[in-house]
Amino acid sequence: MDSLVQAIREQGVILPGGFLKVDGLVNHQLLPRLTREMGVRFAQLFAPLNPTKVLTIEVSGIAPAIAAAMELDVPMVYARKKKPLTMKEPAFTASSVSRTKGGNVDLFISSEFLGPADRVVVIDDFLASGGTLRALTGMIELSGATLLGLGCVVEKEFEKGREHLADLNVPIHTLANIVRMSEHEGIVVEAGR
Ligand SMILES: O=P(O)(O)OC[C@H]1O[C@H](OP(=O)(O)OP(=O)(O)O)[C@H](O)[C@@H]1O
Ligand SMILES: O=c1[nH]c(=O)c2nc[nH]c2[nH]1
Repeated sequence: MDSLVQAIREQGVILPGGFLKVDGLVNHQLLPRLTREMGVRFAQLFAPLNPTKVLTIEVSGIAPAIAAAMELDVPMVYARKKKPLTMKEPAFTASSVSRTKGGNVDLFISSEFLGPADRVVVIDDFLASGGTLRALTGMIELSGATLLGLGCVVEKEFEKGREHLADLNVPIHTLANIVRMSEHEGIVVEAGR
């Protein structure tokens, strides 16, 4: 997605520990036109699989996921990181690591909104190690729903998440790919794959 690649070149900041800050477009401030374009692109990629639901995780996955769900005209569900008292039992749970805040987080999805009839596309903001997507796909498996594919806004190729998730045998689409980044070279970013 050329507009996203351009925005990352203009606004991306390299942080210690291999982190890319794109708070001005993905993780804090959201740009409506760019976000809508993400949704359109994901919908083009995943509509042929006939999904019935988009799944994501709070918080930064919600914007691209709802943009995609609006284009696909299906509901969007997000895994919650704290179980609210309104959530009906049984809930599907998994554990994952928060990359930007540190520490383990428990994830919860109500069985009210994910079940065997669902054909699910998972959308998130970052594909890094793939740990978060692994936790989400584990919950899809618990629910009996069918996993159709995975989509992320930004892939950090050098963290090898795509390779770690290859055993799932589903298409993985990303909109921008960070090939590498360093103080010396800056952010080497290309269109997603
Ligand atoms: O592929 P991985 O190594 O799992 O990294 C990707 C995950 O890390 C971030 O989550 P985080 O909880 O840090 O941030 P958020 O609260 O902004 O969604 C990001 O939103 C992805 O969900
Ligand atoms: O804002 C972020 N920048 C990153 O580099 C990253 N990796 C995983 N999750 C991330 N979130």
